[in-house]
Amino acid sequence: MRTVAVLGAGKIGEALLSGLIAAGRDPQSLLVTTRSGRAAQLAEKHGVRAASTAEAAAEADVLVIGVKPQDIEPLLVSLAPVIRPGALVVSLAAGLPTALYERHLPAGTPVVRVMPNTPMLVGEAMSVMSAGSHAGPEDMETVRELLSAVGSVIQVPEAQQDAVTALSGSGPAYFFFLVEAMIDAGILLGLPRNVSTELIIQSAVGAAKMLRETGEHPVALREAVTSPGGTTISAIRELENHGVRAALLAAIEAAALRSTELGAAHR
Ligand SMILES: NC(=O)C1=CN([C@@H]2O[C@H](COP(=O)(O)OP(=O)(O)OC[C@H]3O[C@@H](n4cnc5c(N)ncnc54)[C@H](OP(=O)(O)O)[C@@H]3O)[C@@H](O)[C@H]2O)C=CC1
Ligand SMILES: O=C(O)[C@@H]1CCC=N1
Repeated sequence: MRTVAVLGAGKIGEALLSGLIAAGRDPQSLLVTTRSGRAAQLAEKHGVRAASTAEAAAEADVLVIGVKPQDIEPLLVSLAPVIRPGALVVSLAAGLPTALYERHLPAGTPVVRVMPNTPMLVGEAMSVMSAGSHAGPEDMETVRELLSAVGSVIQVPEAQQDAVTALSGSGPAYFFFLVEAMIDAGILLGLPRNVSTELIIQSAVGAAKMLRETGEHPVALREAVTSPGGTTISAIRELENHGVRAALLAAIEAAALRSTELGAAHR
Protein backbone atom coordinates (compact mmCIF):
# COMPACT_ATOMS: atom_id res chain seq x y z
CA MET A 1 0.00 0.00 0.00
CA ARG A 2 1.33 3.45 -0.90
CA THR A 3 2.71 5.78 1.77
CA VAL A 4 0.57 8.89 2.12
CA ALA A 5 1.75 12.15 3.72
CA VAL A 6 -0.66 14.85 4.86
CA LEU A 7 1.22 18.14 4.70
CA GLY A 8 -0.73 20.45 7.00
CA ALA A 9 -2.81 18.08 9.08
CA GLY A 10 -5.41 20.41 10.63
CA LYS A 11 -9.14 19.73 10.87
CA ILE A 12 -9.64 18.24 7.41
CA GLY A 13 -6.24 16.52 7.43
CA GLU A 14 -7.04 14.83 10.74
CA ALA A 15 -10.50 13.85 9.47
CA LEU A 16 -8.78 12.15 6.51
CA LEU A 17 -6.27 10.36 8.75
CA SER A 18 -8.97 9.17 11.18
CA GLY A 19 -11.20 8.03 8.34
CA LEU A 20 -8.40 6.10 6.62
CA ILE A 21 -7.37 4.41 9.87
CA ALA A 22 -11.00 3.54 10.69
CA ALA A 23 -11.22 2.03 7.19
CA GLY A 24 -8.30 -0.29 8.01
CA ARG A 25 -5.20 1.52 6.77
CA ASP A 26 -1.98 0.94 8.75
CA PRO A 27 -1.29 4.21 10.65
CA GLN A 28 2.43 3.68 10.08
CA SER A 29 1.86 4.17 6.33
CA LEU A 30 0.64 7.71 7.10
CA LEU A 31 2.97 10.69 7.62
CA VAL A 32 1.87 14.08 8.95
CA THR A 33 3.41 17.53 9.04
CA THR A 34 2.30 20.77 10.72
CA ARG A 35 4.12 23.96 11.66
CA SER A 36 3.53 23.53 15.40
CA GLY A 37 3.74 20.54 17.73
CA ARG A 38 0.36 19.35 16.45
CA ALA A 39 1.98 16.69 14.23
CA ALA A 40 3.54 15.06 17.31
CA GLN A 41 0.15 15.10 19.05
CA LEU A 42 -1.47 13.46 16.02
CA ALA A 43 1.28 10.83 16.01
CA GLU A 44 0.57 10.10 19.67
CA LYS A 45 -3.21 10.06 19.19
CA HIS A 46 -3.48 8.05 15.94
CA GLY A 47 -0.19 6.12 15.71
CA VAL A 48 0.76 7.94 12.48
CA ARG A 49 4.30 9.27 11.95
CA ALA A 50 5.19 12.97 12.40
CA ALA A 51 7.67 14.26 9.80
CA SER A 52 9.20 17.37 8.30
CA THR A 53 8.27 18.45 4.78
CA ALA A 54 11.57 17.05 3.47
CA GLU A 55 11.13 13.70 5.26
CA ALA A 56 7.56 13.37 4.00
CA ALA A 57 8.61 14.26 0.44
CA ALA A 58 11.46 11.73 0.55
CA GLU A 59 9.20 8.85 1.52
CA ALA A 60 5.60 9.37 0.46
CA ASP A 61 4.11 8.36 -2.89
CA VAL A 62 1.11 10.62 -2.36
CA LEU A 63 1.45 14.11 -0.84
CA VAL A 64 -1.90 15.47 0.37
CA ILE A 65 -1.81 19.23 0.91
CA GLY A 66 -4.14 20.26 3.76
CA VAL A 67 -2.99 23.82 4.53
CA LYS A 68 -5.21 26.89 4.27
CA PRO A 69 -5.01 28.80 0.98
CA GLN A 70 -3.25 31.66 2.81
CA ASP A 71 -0.39 29.27 3.78
CA ILE A 72 0.14 27.51 0.46
CA GLU A 73 3.00 29.48 -1.05
CA PRO A 74 5.65 28.95 1.68
CA LEU A 75 4.79 25.23 1.70
CA LEU A 76 5.20 24.91 -2.09
CA VAL A 77 8.49 26.79 -1.95
CA SER A 78 9.84 24.34 0.64
CA LEU A 79 8.38 21.32 -1.18
CA ALA A 80 9.64 22.11 -4.70
CA PRO A 81 13.35 21.27 -4.14
CA VAL A 82 12.67 18.03 -2.22
CA ILE A 83 9.71 16.43 -4.01
CA ARG A 84 10.50 13.07 -5.67
CA PRO A 85 9.87 12.64 -9.41
CA GLY A 86 6.62 10.72 -9.83
CA ALA A 87 5.15 11.75 -6.47
CA LEU A 88 1.46 12.55 -6.73
CA VAL A 89 0.25 15.83 -5.18
CA VAL A 90 -3.36 16.04 -3.96
CA SER A 91 -4.66 19.48 -2.97
CA LEU A 92 -7.57 19.77 -0.54
CA ALA A 93 -7.48 23.57 -0.47
CA ALA A 94 -10.56 25.60 -1.34
CA GLY A 95 -10.18 27.82 -4.37
CA LEU A 96 -6.60 26.98 -5.31
CA PRO A 97 -6.19 25.94 -8.95
CA THR A 98 -3.95 23.02 -9.93
CA ALA A 99 -2.05 25.51 -12.12
CA LEU A 100 -0.74 27.19 -8.95
CA TYR A 101 0.87 23.92 -7.81
CA GLU A 102 2.15 23.18 -11.31
CA ARG A 103 3.81 26.59 -11.43
CA HIS A 104 5.77 26.00 -8.21
CA LEU A 105 6.57 22.29 -8.48
CA PRO A 106 8.95 20.54 -10.93
CA ALA A 107 7.67 20.28 -14.51
CA GLY A 108 5.37 17.31 -15.03
CA THR A 109 4.36 16.84 -11.36
CA PRO A 110 0.88 15.29 -11.36
CA VAL A 111 -1.58 17.36 -9.29
CA VAL A 112 -5.16 16.42 -8.40
CA ARG A 113 -7.51 18.95 -6.83
CA VAL A 114 -9.97 17.44 -4.37
CA MET A 115 -12.78 19.01 -2.37
CA PRO A 116 -13.67 16.64 0.47
CA ASN A 117 -15.82 17.30 3.54
CA THR A 118 -15.54 16.49 7.23
CA PRO A 119 -17.99 13.54 7.25
CA MET A 120 -14.94 11.57 6.08
CA LEU A 121 -14.45 11.17 9.85
CA VAL A 122 -17.34 8.70 9.82
CA GLY A 123 -16.74 7.21 6.36
CA GLU A 124 -19.41 9.41 4.73
CA ALA A 125 -17.34 12.02 2.88
CA MET A 126 -18.33 13.55 -0.41
CA SER A 127 -15.01 13.98 -2.21
CA VAL A 128 -14.90 15.60 -5.63
CA MET A 129 -11.72 15.38 -7.67
CA SER A 130 -10.38 17.17 -10.77
CA ALA A 131 -7.27 16.40 -12.77
CA GLY A 132 -4.48 18.90 -13.22
CA SER A 133 -2.74 19.00 -16.58
CA HIS A 134 -0.20 16.25 -15.75
CA ALA A 135 -2.53 13.92 -13.82
CA GLY A 136 -3.41 10.86 -15.89
CA PRO A 137 -6.07 8.16 -15.44
CA GLU A 138 -3.79 6.13 -13.14
CA ASP A 139 -3.30 9.11 -10.86
CA MET A 140 -7.06 9.68 -10.75
CA GLU A 141 -7.54 6.01 -9.91
CA THR A 142 -5.02 6.28 -7.06
CA VAL A 143 -6.91 9.23 -5.61
CA ARG A 144 -10.29 7.56 -6.11
CA GLU A 145 -9.04 4.43 -4.32
CA LEU A 146 -7.61 6.45 -1.43
CA LEU A 147 -10.74 8.55 -0.90
CA SER A 148 -13.33 5.85 -1.51
CA ALA A 149 -12.15 4.32 1.79
CA VAL A 150 -13.76 7.33 3.52
CA GLY A 151 -16.89 7.99 1.45
CA SER A 152 -18.18 8.74 -2.05
CA VAL A 153 -15.93 10.06 -4.82
CA ILE A 154 -16.81 11.69 -8.13
CA GLN A 155 -14.77 13.52 -10.77
CA VAL A 156 -15.73 16.89 -12.32
CA PRO A 157 -13.95 19.40 -14.56
CA GLU A 158 -11.84 21.77 -12.47
CA ALA A 159 -13.99 24.75 -13.57
CA GLN A 160 -16.80 23.35 -11.39
CA GLN A 161 -14.74 23.16 -8.19
CA ASP A 162 -15.79 26.54 -6.75
CA ALA A 163 -19.44 25.46 -6.96
CA VAL A 164 -18.56 22.06 -5.49
CA THR A 165 -16.73 23.74 -2.62
CA ALA A 166 -19.81 25.86 -1.86
CA LEU A 167 -22.16 22.86 -1.99
CA SER A 168 -20.48 19.81 -0.48
CA GLY A 169 -17.22 21.23 0.93
CA SER A 170 -19.04 23.73 3.14
CA GLY A 171 -22.35 21.80 3.03
CA PRO A 172 -22.04 19.97 6.35
CA ALA A 173 -21.83 23.37 8.11
CA TYR A 174 -25.23 24.38 6.68
CA PHE A 175 -26.83 21.20 7.99
CA PHE A 176 -25.19 21.67 11.42
CA PHE A 177 -26.49 25.26 11.45
CA LEU A 178 -30.01 24.07 10.62
CA VAL A 179 -29.90 21.34 13.25
CA GLU A 180 -28.67 23.83 15.86
CA ALA A 181 -31.55 26.19 15.06
CA MET A 182 -34.12 23.36 15.15
CA ILE A 183 -32.86 22.20 18.55
CA ASP A 184 -33.30 25.78 19.79
CA ALA A 185 -36.88 25.70 18.51
CA GLY A 186 -37.47 22.71 20.79
CA ILE A 187 -36.11 24.74 23.71
CA LEU A 188 -38.48 27.58 22.78
CA LEU A 189 -41.35 25.10 22.94
CA GLY A 190 -40.26 23.99 26.42
CA LEU A 191 -38.61 20.64 25.68
CA PRO A 192 -35.49 19.63 27.62
CA ARG A 193 -32.31 20.16 25.51
CA ASN A 194 -31.38 16.48 25.47
CA VAL A 195 -34.86 15.50 24.24
CA SER A 196 -34.89 18.22 21.58
CA THR A 197 -31.39 17.19 20.43
CA GLU A 198 -32.34 13.52 20.12
CA LEU A 199 -35.53 14.34 18.19
CA ILE A 200 -33.76 16.54 15.69
CA ILE A 201 -30.67 14.37 15.13
CA GLN A 202 -32.77 11.25 14.58
CA SER A 203 -35.06 13.19 12.22
CA ALA A 204 -32.02 14.46 10.29
CA VAL A 205 -30.52 10.97 9.99
CA GLY A 206 -33.90 9.49 9.03
CA ALA A 207 -34.52 12.16 6.40
CA ALA A 208 -31.01 11.69 4.97
CA LYS A 209 -31.48 7.91 4.78
CA MET A 210 -34.82 8.34 3.03
CA LEU A 211 -33.23 10.68 0.47
CA ARG A 212 -30.48 8.15 -0.22
CA GLU A 213 -32.45 4.91 -0.05
CA THR A 214 -35.84 5.70 -1.63
CA GLY A 215 -34.47 7.54 -4.64
CA GLU A 216 -37.52 9.81 -4.36
CA HIS A 217 -37.28 13.50 -5.23
CA PRO A 218 -37.00 15.74 -2.11
CA VAL A 219 -40.23 17.49 -3.13
CA ALA A 220 -42.14 14.17 -3.10
CA LEU A 221 -40.70 13.29 0.31
CA ARG A 222 -41.65 16.70 1.71
CA GLU A 223 -45.14 16.49 0.26
CA ALA A 224 -45.63 13.12 1.96
CA VAL A 225 -45.05 14.84 5.33
CA THR A 226 -47.27 17.82 4.50
CA SER A 227 -50.86 16.85 5.37
CA PRO A 228 -53.68 19.06 4.03
CA GLY A 229 -54.62 21.65 6.66
CA GLY A 230 -51.98 20.18 8.95
CA THR A 231 -48.94 21.30 10.94
CA THR A 232 -46.19 21.02 8.33
CA ILE A 233 -47.77 23.40 5.82
CA SER A 234 -48.03 26.03 8.59
CA ALA A 235 -44.27 25.70 9.11
CA ILE A 236 -43.51 25.72 5.37
CA ARG A 237 -45.47 28.96 4.97
CA GLU A 238 -43.22 30.56 7.61
CA LEU A 239 -40.06 29.24 5.93
CA GLU A 240 -41.21 30.78 2.65
CA ASN A 241 -42.30 34.04 4.40
CA HIS A 242 -38.81 34.33 5.88
CA GLY A 243 -37.11 33.69 2.56
CA VAL A 244 -35.24 30.57 3.66
CA ARG A 245 -34.98 29.23 0.10
CA ALA A 246 -33.64 32.56 -1.17
CA ALA A 247 -31.25 32.72 1.79
CA LEU A 248 -29.80 29.32 0.89
CA LEU A 249 -29.36 30.32 -2.75
CA ALA A 250 -27.60 33.53 -1.71
CA ALA A 251 -25.48 31.80 0.94
CA ILE A 252 -24.21 29.09 -1.38
CA GLU A 253 -23.55 31.63 -4.13
CA ALA A 254 -21.51 33.67 -1.61
CA ALA A 255 -19.46 30.59 -0.67
CA ALA A 256 -18.67 29.89 -4.34
CA LEU A 257 -17.67 33.50 -4.85
CA ARG A 258 -15.34 33.30 -1.85
CA SER A 259 -13.75 30.16 -3.28
CA THR A 260 -13.12 32.03 -6.54
CA GLU A 261 -11.59 34.93 -4.58
CA LEU A 262 -9.27 32.59 -2.66
CA GLY A 263 -8.04 31.21 -5.97
CA ALA A 264 -7.73 34.63 -7.61
CA ALA A 265 -5.44 35.78 -4.79
CA HIS A 266 -2.95 33.11 -5.91
CA ARG A 267 -3.20 33.39 -9.70
N1 LIG B 1 -12.42 22.11 7.33
C1 LIG B 1 -13.14 21.64 6.30
O1 LIG B 1 -14.30 21.21 6.45
C2 LIG B 1 -12.55 21.59 4.93
C3 LIG B 1 -11.35 22.19 4.63
N2 LIG B 1 -10.83 22.13 3.36
C4 LIG B 1 -9.56 22.77 3.05
O2 LIG B 1 -8.57 22.20 3.86
C5 LIG B 1 -7.58 23.16 4.15
C6 LIG B 1 -7.33 23.21 5.63
O3 LIG B 1 -8.50 23.57 6.30
P1 LIG B 1 -8.68 23.21 7.85
O4 LIG B 1 -8.26 21.81 8.07
O5 LIG B 1 -10.06 23.62 8.20
O6 LIG B 1 -7.60 24.23 8.50
P2 LIG B 1 -6.70 24.07 9.78
O7 LIG B 1 -6.23 25.44 10.16
O8 LIG B 1 -7.41 23.25 10.80
O9 LIG B 1 -5.44 23.22 9.28
C7 LIG B 1 -4.39 23.73 8.54
C8 LIG B 1 -3.11 23.06 9.01
O10 LIG B 1 -2.05 23.45 8.15
C9 LIG B 1 -0.89 23.49 8.90
N3 LIG B 1 0.17 24.22 8.16
C10 LIG B 1 0.17 25.48 7.70
N4 LIG B 1 1.31 25.75 7.03
C11 LIG B 1 2.02 24.59 7.04
C12 LIG B 1 3.28 24.21 6.51
N5 LIG B 1 4.02 25.07 5.82
N6 LIG B 1 3.70 22.94 6.71
C13 LIG B 1 2.94 22.07 7.41
N7 LIG B 1 1.75 22.37 7.95
C14 LIG B 1 1.29 23.62 7.76
C15 LIG B 1 -1.31 24.14 10.19
O11 LIG B 1 -0.37 23.80 11.14
P3 LIG B 1 -0.36 24.36 12.66
O12 LIG B 1 -1.49 23.63 13.32
O13 LIG B 1 0.95 23.94 13.15
O14 LIG B 1 -0.59 25.84 12.52
C16 LIG B 1 -2.69 23.48 10.42
O15 LIG B 1 -2.56 22.31 11.20
C17 LIG B 1 -8.06 24.50 3.60
O16 LIG B 1 -7.36 24.74 2.41
C18 LIG B 1 -9.53 24.26 3.34
O17 LIG B 1 -9.96 25.00 2.21
C19 LIG B 1 -11.46 21.42 2.36
C20 LIG B 1 -12.63 20.80 2.62
C21 LIG B 1 -13.31 20.86 3.90
O1 LIG C 1 -14.59 27.10 4.95
C1 LIG C 1 -13.69 26.76 4.18
O2 LIG C 1 -13.04 27.60 3.55
C2 LIG C 1 -13.38 25.30 3.98
C3 LIG C 1 -13.52 24.88 2.55
C4 LIG C 1 -14.76 24.04 2.50
C5 LIG C 1 -15.09 23.82 3.89
N1 LIG C 1 -14.32 24.48 4.69
